Amino acid sequence: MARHGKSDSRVPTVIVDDVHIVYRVHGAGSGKGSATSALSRIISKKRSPSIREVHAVRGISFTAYKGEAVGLIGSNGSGKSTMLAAIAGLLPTERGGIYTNGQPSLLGVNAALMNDLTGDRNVILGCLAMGMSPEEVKSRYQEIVDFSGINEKGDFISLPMRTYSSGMAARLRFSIAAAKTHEVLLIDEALATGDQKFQKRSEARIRELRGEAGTVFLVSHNNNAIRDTCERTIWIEKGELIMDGLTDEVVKEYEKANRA
Ligand SMILES: Nc1ncnc2c1ncn2[C@@H]1O[C@H](COP(=O)(O)OP(=O)(O)OP(=O)(O)O)[C@@H](O)[C@H]1O
Repeated sequence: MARHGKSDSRVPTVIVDDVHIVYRVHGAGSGKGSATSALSRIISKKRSPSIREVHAVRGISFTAYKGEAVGLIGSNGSGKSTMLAAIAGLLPTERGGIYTNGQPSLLGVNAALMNDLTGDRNVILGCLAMGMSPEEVKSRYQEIVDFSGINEKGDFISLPMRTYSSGMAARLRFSIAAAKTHEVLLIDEALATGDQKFQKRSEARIRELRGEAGTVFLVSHNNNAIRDTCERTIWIEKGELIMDGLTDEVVKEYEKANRA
């Protein structure tokens, strides 16, 4: 790939090529999306009353490279989380293609940890699920718990996760995911929920993860976190790409548009 007329030795990790993503919402608008109405439709063999389409991503294209941290910004409902989920392979594209070099891991607010299990069980299960060996989990365990800071105010790691505040749960999720080097790490608002000290720690870890080879995507409404972590930023509105460039320039334009 060439930029400024020079040959480009960077290694592409994610190629998003004219991607469109459409959600289909069943039973929308009629107020009959309940389980009982679905059951009665099955019995009476009637079709679903209506399917509404939400065209969440409309023709977005970009390429991300090894060693890059890319911020995704835009107002509520602009399509950022949808874009991340699609890169992670969790949503099909309606049109266009997404090509990734390596397995992307999505670390979102809904990342699957088990609420009824204790924090320490979740650390172990999460690490095993990411492909670590039991020995590796054992050797990384304390580091993960310390990074999360969950035990700073007492022995919380031995309590079920449902007793955690949303910030504590997000910190643990981030700490588990960040324990492994990911080829493509997708982070959805993970930093927003932690306190300032944790935010600084996770920003430093994101920089390390980038250095360790991978590409990091960060969705956030916290422009300072984006500034501190990503040198490149993509701004999306209404499912369309508005700007893709150096973070300082893109965030400046975004803030200007928001003030207006
Ligand atoms: N599961 C879903 N079913 C139907 N529509 C959805 C679903 N998830 C998101 N949408 C719609 O897709 C559009 C983009 O949503 P998305 O969550 O990607 O936005 P976002 O930029 O991440 O927003 P926020 O900043 O509020 O998190 C919105 O119009 C939203 O209503």
